[in-house]
Amino acid sequence: MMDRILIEALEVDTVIGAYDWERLIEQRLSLDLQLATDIRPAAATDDLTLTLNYAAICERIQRFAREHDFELVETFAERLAQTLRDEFAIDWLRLTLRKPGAVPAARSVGLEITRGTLPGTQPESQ
Ligand SMILES: Nc1nc2c(c(=O)[nH]1)N=C([C@H](O)[C@@H](O)CO)CN2
Repeated sequence: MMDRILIEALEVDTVIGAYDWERLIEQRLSLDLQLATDIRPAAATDDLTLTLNYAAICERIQRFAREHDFELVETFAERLAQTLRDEFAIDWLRLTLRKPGAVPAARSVGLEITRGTLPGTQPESQ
C-alpha cells in the first residue's frame, strides 16, 4: 500500500520549444503529479513536517520553470522529476505534462513519465 499526494493542473510559464520563435517567448505548461509517500505518520500527529508539503513542492516547480529554458518537454519532465526526487522524500512519482496550444488542432500535447519504485513492487528499469 502506498498513499499518493496529488497536484493537479499546476500552471507554469517557461521558455520551452525547439523552434526559433519559441526561444523568444514564455509558454504555459500544465502539470499533474502523483507523489507516493506514506501519509500515516503525518496523519497520526497532525504534523506537516512528516509528509510531503505540496505547497513547497509547487513553489519548487515554479522556480524550476523560471530557471530553465529547455527545447523539449521530455527534457523538462525528466530534469524536473530528478530535481524533485533529489530534494524531497519521494519514493515514486508520476508526472503528466501538457503543453496546450502547441498544436492548434489539439487541446494539448504532452507526456507522462513515472520514476522511482513503489514500495512492495519490482523496480522499473530506468
Ligand atoms: N516529442 C516532442 N515533440 C515535439 C516537441 C517536444 O518537446 N517533444 N516540441 C515541439 C515544438 O517545440 C512544438 O511544441 C511547437 O509547437 C514539436 N514536437
